[in-house]
Amino acid sequence: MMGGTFDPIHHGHLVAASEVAAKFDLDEVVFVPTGQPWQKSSKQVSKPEHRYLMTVIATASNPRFTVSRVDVDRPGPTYTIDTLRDLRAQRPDADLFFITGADALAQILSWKDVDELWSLAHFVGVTRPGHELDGMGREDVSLLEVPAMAISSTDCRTRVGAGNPVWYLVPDGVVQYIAKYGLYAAHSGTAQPGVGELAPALSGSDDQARTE
Ligand SMILES: Nc1ncnc2c1ncn2[C@@H]1O[C@H](COP(=O)(O)OP(=O)(O)OP(=O)(O)O)[C@@H](O)[C@H]1O
Ligand SMILES: O=C(O)c1ccc[n+]([C@@H]2O[C@H](COP(=O)([O-])O)[C@@H](O)[C@H]2O)c1
Repeated sequence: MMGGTFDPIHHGHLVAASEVAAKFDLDEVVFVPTGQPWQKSSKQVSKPEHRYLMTVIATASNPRFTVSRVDVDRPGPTYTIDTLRDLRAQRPDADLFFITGADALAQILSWKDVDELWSLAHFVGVTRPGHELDGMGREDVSLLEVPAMAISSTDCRTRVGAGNPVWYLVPDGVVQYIAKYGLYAAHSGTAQPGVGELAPALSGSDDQARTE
């Protein structure tokens, strides 16, 4: 599985997942968008439903990629310990692999109940430009070099806000979804429709929700 805020999902996420799936011969990669990413609570994060749908659009064409709602549907802050327990309950016979970029792996010791995390999945850390990949010397953490994709969701949001293109950084359907709902526009936070609110009236809901 690969967890992320996916605000928006971009080709760095997709390449990382594809590379790990090939290297470890995985049957399925489950993308799990966060509900409330508590370590990003100081930032504006788009509504979970938008992030979930962009993840569905981005992964739809790959028969081995699926998207789970477990974190989006669980109330409260998103903790990976809960994600892994939920996925294990749904797939009791599966070997779980948790795919993470070098930056997220470097933060893992600050995650909730980290000591229990290791028994629930095998962790795979992938390279990411600008970040040191460190497996902390653990046998249950594998490290994998993947093609360097100097893309971040932050940069995608900044580009959209400045009117610059994100074509080829994110899948085409995600470019179109961002435009359709006016995500990340400079005026974001006002007059943007939520999912299902585009027609018949532009009802002016708040599309950017704080995570706390
Ligand atoms: N370009 C990339 N290459 C490899 N891994 C990546 C890349 N971008 C993100 N990841 C990994 O994908 C997971 C989810 O990342 P996330 O959704 O926070 O994207 P992000 O681009 O880091 O977002 P933001 O810029 O908003 O912090 C994390 O494990 C992260 O390390
Ligand atoms: O469990 C935690 O305490 C925890 C803290 C921060 C991040 N995570 C997970 O790390 C993954 C990447 O998160 P993020 O915030 O970098 O998009 C995602 O699955 C998060 O739920 C988990």
